[in-house]
Amino acid sequence: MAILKARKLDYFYQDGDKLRYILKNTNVDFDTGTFYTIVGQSGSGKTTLLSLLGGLDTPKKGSIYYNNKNISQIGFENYRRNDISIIFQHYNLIPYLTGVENVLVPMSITDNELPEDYTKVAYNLLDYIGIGKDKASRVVNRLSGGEQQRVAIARALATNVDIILADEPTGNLDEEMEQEIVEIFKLLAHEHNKCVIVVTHSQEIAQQSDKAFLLKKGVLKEYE
Ligand SMILES: Nc1ncnc2c1ncn2[C@@H]1O[C@H](COP(=O)(O)OP(=O)(O)OP(=O)(O)O)[C@@H](O)[C@H]1O
Repeated sequence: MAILKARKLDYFYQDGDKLRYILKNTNVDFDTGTFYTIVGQSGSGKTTLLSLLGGLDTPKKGSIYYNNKNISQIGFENYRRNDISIIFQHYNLIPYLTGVENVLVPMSITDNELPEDYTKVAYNLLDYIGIGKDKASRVVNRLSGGEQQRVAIARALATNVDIILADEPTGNLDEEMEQEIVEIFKLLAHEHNKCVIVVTHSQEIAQQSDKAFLLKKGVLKEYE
């Protein structure tokens, strides 16, 4: 059973007196244990699609289902707090907090059951993603871009969700760092059974995913 499904999704923006369709009657399924990418030209609507899947925006028509439940019934806020995590190109960390404090933020607001020793779990997650205690205890704007993105990945894992969405997560990183982050996504999908969905411009990343989709003129297709 797909953990995340979109059915008959339509989305458009008003462009003068015309409607500009970003998605037309889109149906797509996402499973756990799989690393997906979504590619497409700039402006094709990749971020818009990810925003819909992440409950940050609502479709004009159609529905998104998490575990067969319409996310509007779950409630968008509940869905965002408990069921998914999002990783952004610009990390979106709280700059004056340390790495570990950033990871603790979603843990403090989720309804999901977490182990009692939050702080230890947060340090362990960071360590697993390659941020040792010393860097984890540093204010994040004193970390490199790659390190900040690792903190953002650890933060995404903190609430133990099944679905990780990422919007151009390596857009600010050099090639070597990009590959390291891609290896983490593979590990999360293949060893930790996460559903990882990454929007990217990069053909190299798309080639490494288990399934790539191309978004073009409102149509989402499997990308060969
Ligand atoms: N709030 C908005 N109002 C009107 N048009 C919008 C709005 N947000 C985005 N758009 C337009 O919708 C189209 C799709 O935008 P989106 O950001 O989803 O594309 P994208 O594929 O992620 O692009 P990029 O690869 O450049 O980030 C673009 O033409 C954009 O200008």
